[in-house]
Amino acid sequence: MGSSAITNDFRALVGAVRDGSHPSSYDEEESSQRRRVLFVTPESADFIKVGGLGDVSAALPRAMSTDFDVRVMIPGYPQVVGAGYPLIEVGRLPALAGIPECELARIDLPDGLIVYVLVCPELFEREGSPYLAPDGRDWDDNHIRFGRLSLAAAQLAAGVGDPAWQADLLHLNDWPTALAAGYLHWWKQPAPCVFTIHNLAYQGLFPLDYHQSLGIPPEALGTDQLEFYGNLSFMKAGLVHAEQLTTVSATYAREITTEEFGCGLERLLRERAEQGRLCGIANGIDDTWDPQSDAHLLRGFGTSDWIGKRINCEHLRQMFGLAICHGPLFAVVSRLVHQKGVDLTIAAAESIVRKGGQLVVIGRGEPSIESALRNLAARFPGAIGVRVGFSEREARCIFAGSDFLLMPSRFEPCGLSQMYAQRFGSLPIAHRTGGLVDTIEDGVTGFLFDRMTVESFKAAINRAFSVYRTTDLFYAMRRAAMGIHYHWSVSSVPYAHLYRGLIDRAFPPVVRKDESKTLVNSN
Ligand SMILES: Nc1ncnc2c1ncn2[C@@H]1O[C@H](COP(=O)(O)OP(=O)(O)O[C@H]2O[C@H](CO)[C@@H](O)[C@H](O)[C@H]2O)[C@@H](O)[C@H]1O
Repeated sequence: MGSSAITNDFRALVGAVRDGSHPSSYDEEESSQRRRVLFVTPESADFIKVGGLGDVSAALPRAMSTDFDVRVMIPGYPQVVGAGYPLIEVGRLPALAGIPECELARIDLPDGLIVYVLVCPELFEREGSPYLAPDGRDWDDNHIRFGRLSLAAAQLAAGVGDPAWQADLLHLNDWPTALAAGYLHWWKQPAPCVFTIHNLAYQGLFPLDYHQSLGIPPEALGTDQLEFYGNLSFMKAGLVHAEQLTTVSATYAREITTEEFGCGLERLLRERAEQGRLCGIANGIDDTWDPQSDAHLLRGFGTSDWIGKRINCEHLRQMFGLAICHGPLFAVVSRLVHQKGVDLTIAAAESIVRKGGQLVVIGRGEPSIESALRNLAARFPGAIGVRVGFSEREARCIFAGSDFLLMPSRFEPCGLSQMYAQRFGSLPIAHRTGGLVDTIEDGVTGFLFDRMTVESFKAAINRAFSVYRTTDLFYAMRRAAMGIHYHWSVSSVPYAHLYRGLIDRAFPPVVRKDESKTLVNSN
């Protein structure tokens, strides 16, 4: 397929096309309007959260909305269409190749955030998680499902779908949204993309010949574009074609340019970094993470209110059937996947118990890790409690009730759990990697260990035991951790800078005649 064929495809796709023009070649009236940003995500804590991306997708668009007209786009999973909010019909999004047509609706959330919903029951209204079938395996048609999401985002930036709103910039998140950057590039559309890598390890790899069903032109399949060792990589569409790449901490931004953390994409990422097109912006946490006012807790508490903290601790012990104990309470709140190093926690658990500590775990993920944890709880009844599942309330009670959070991640792009734990007075014990390095000050707001070995991890746990016994130091560390504010108002500043720069470059503001005269005269 040559480039004119691509353009023809696009014409067929969008009907009356603007030939790459965009209303954001702002005239003087429009330049006073806020720039329009579409935040595209496969999950959001407003409806359904699998991990940290869900939190970011609920918080970051809100943080940006003071300066930009930010809207969110998400697939119409049962938890979205059935959330109890009215679904307002917006328009239809045309099909492309094997990607079916779908309906575009919107939900106006009570606080004013507008969410575009892809209503496509055949793709999204199923039991299971956004990414996995109930048997824990990837959905067979994930390429079409997230091709549909990516295509919808690109269509909205190309003026298709909502006659009243066209995105000036797409903010794409992880591989399920990455193909949008490709579509805009192949259709020669001017709207720029920011592509945020929340986790480079998940890349969206599919057989190369799936490109036909996704409407990807064959010339886009070279190794310098979407091919990755004989597969079609969604992730690469974002890495190659987005105008700006970001990831969620400064340390991880550096790490992914190395062989150890680059997942085979380090060369490409190095190139993009050298072009100034890759940077790290740390995540924040939202205001609901406040131990004084969190309604999930048995009792709110603040810095130095150690009785309040202890009440939450006793409550947590009861919740998990643990014995009364004066030793420290360790905790894990995690997706149960290789990345999170739960195998190290399992290996260290016996020594925690032998030293007089206890452990509570909440997590869900790989069946082998789930069953290893169940076995652990069965071996140490009254000292180790495990919940296999996902519960926001229980997670918050764990952060509030525990003394230490275990986070021996093999890699960690940013990590939110350690920030939540710190805020709730639980000191993280974490591997010195990625965002954990940027958010934990060793011996001050938590503990870091250097090597990904049980010995190195146990040495950090032993340091935690001795700090626990030195009450003044322990409380001082707790206070220091609780005092840190990872606010979105801080992280939103560099994002705003990026958004503005990219939009202004793509759609230069038109200078009014009288303004330009004033400029000339004042010189
Ligand atoms: N069983 C359970 N029940 C209740 N809550 C649970 C839970 N298991 C996990 N959670 C919650 O899910 C979130 C996990 O977020 P993280 O950022 O720590 O890791 P995750 O790997 O999912 O995110 C990826 O994306 C984020 C966002 O950019 C990066 O911070 C991170 O490094 C990257 O790996 C936290 O809010 C945690 O409390």
